[in-house]
Amino acid sequence: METNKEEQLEWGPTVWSHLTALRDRSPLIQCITNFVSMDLVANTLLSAGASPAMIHSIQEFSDFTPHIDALYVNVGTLSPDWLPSMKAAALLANEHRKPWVLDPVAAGSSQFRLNACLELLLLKPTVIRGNASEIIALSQAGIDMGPTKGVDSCHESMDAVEAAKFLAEASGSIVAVSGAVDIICSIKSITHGDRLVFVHNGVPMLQKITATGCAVTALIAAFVAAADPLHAFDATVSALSVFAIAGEMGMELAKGPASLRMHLIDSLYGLDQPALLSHINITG
Ligand SMILES: Nc1ncnc2c1ncn2[C@@H]1O[C@H](COP(=O)(O)OP(=O)(O)OP(=O)(O)O)[C@@H](O)[C@H]1O
Ligand SMILES: Cc1ncsc1CCO
Ligand SMILES: [Mg+2]
Repeated sequence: METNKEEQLEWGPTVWSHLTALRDRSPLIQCITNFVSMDLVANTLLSAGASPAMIHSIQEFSDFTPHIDALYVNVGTLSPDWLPSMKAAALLANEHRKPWVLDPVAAGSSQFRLNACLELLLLKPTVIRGNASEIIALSQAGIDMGPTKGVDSCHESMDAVEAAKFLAEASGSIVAVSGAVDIICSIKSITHGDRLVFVHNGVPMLQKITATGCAVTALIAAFVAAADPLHAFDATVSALSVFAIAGEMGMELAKGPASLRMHLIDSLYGLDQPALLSHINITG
């Protein structure tokens, strides 16, 4: 897609300053995430400059959660005993004015999962990031369960623009949809106003590595943690763009999904300003 060079010039310094803030501040991110994703999430956060802690036992929250910089909640391998932990951590994060970010993995796959995601949405996540099928399922909750392919999307991200707008207005959260084009949206938000931004970076092979979506949501938590709360929208755009650019750079060296996973982490760790500015592709 054609992009206006002036838009890139505007976004380049913004994204770079968010990445620099993250590297300087090294925020502590509490992650309550699925078993499949734990390794990639922790390594993504470390390579970006954040400090991950996979702490999901409710008994530890009163000591630990007040000291975090952000909370990440992911329902990928949800079971009834984990849901109270997720809610308790979100409540504590809110009480201590820490941002928290929700990944509604496979939200439309079962009624239990959908209800759990809706209960978590009521606790006002700062950002919700899902693939198109997940965001559509949440926006249509109570109307139609719709088609589902489990954790993978069976919709294009651009099919979810209206769903993202609806969910952003209904929840008050920033809503991000990942895909060939990542969409970041806030509607009538007191803090962020009406915004709709498109990130065109990334490579299709990212879908062939499990939990890259989980990893980019964790990265959003880290970027938001390192930013001024008033800049959470730009921090979300920055996280999606940086992760997808690391994917593009990793792909130049990769032979397939396994080596892309390694080069993705290395590229995120080594991403410098010239490489960021030459790859960045954001509109809106
Ligand atoms: N067709 C595509 N072209 C380019 N980049 C893509 C494409 N599809 C996804 N991506 C990128 O891959 C990353 C993961 O997004 P994806 O939509 O696959 O998440 P997900 O379905 O939640 O994944 P998972 O459930 O495995 O964690 C994002 O950075 C996104 O921008
Ligand atoms: C494969 C898978 N199943 C539940 S969570 C997960 C990781 C990608 O979301
Ligand atoms: Mg996902």
